[in-house]
Amino acid sequence: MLTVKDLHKSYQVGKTTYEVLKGVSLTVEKGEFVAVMGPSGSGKTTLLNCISCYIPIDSGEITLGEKQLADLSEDALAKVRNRQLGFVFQDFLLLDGLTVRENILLPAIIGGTVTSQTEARADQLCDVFGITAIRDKYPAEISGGEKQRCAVARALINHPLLILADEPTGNLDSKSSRAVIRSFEQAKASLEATIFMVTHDSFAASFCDRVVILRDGGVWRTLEKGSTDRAAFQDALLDAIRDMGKE
Ligand SMILES: Nc1ncnc2c1ncn2[C@@H]1O[C@H](COP(=O)(O)OP(=O)(O)OP(=O)(O)O)[C@@H](O)[C@H]1O
Repeated sequence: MLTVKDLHKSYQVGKTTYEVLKGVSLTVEKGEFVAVMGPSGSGKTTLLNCISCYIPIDSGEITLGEKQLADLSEDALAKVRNRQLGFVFQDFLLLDGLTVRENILLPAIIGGTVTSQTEARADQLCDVFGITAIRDKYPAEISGGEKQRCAVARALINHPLLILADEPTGNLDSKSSRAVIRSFEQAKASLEATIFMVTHDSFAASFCDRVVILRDGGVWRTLEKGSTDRAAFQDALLDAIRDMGKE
């Protein structure tokens, strides 16, 4: 589904080059829920921005489905972003002047692909995420958890190959965080969604199938959940993060 191979990315600031990603490789299989963790500045958002093609890479390969992203033209990349990737941001980025249902339809409106099927999909997503009763409300009239569920529904409207989520629980209290994670789990179970999430939150990450920990520009460790229960997996994540501090 997603393969990242030997990805290098640096930023040039004045005359200095800062190497941020120094050969990151990872894969995400269809239907997997994978988290990326790591200390502040370890390159998590940079990795996400490379996968979303928002910033150019120095070298390496990113393959989404069958497509090598570096080979695509700007137009083709815009289509990949709009149709094959779904985005969930920390600040939801809902448009205030649109209702919940219209916000969910937004990627289809932008892509010019609104049909009766997309409208039915929006209604199905409202149903899956328990926001049917508020679908005609505006963002100012709903809670933080409802906003985030709306944002997850919007990310799924075009049946994307992959959902990219940057700190989706970052601004939420624990109840709303749980609701967001539940919505990802629902998206995975009911809609076979594939999710790649950057997070600092070991609680959120403990619901994932796999957690990739970045450090010093590379993959430091990958933890598989397997049959471990959620609480034990969170303990393992916290242990790993503590170990990293000792090395
Ligand atoms: N546009 C840019 N120009 C120069 N340096 C940048 C730029 N964007 C990020 N950086 C630097 O690259 C490094 C990695 O940043 P990045 O945002 O990917 O880290 P992160 O792991 O997501 O951090 P955090 O957990 O704090 O959000 C940091 O040292 C940051 O200062």
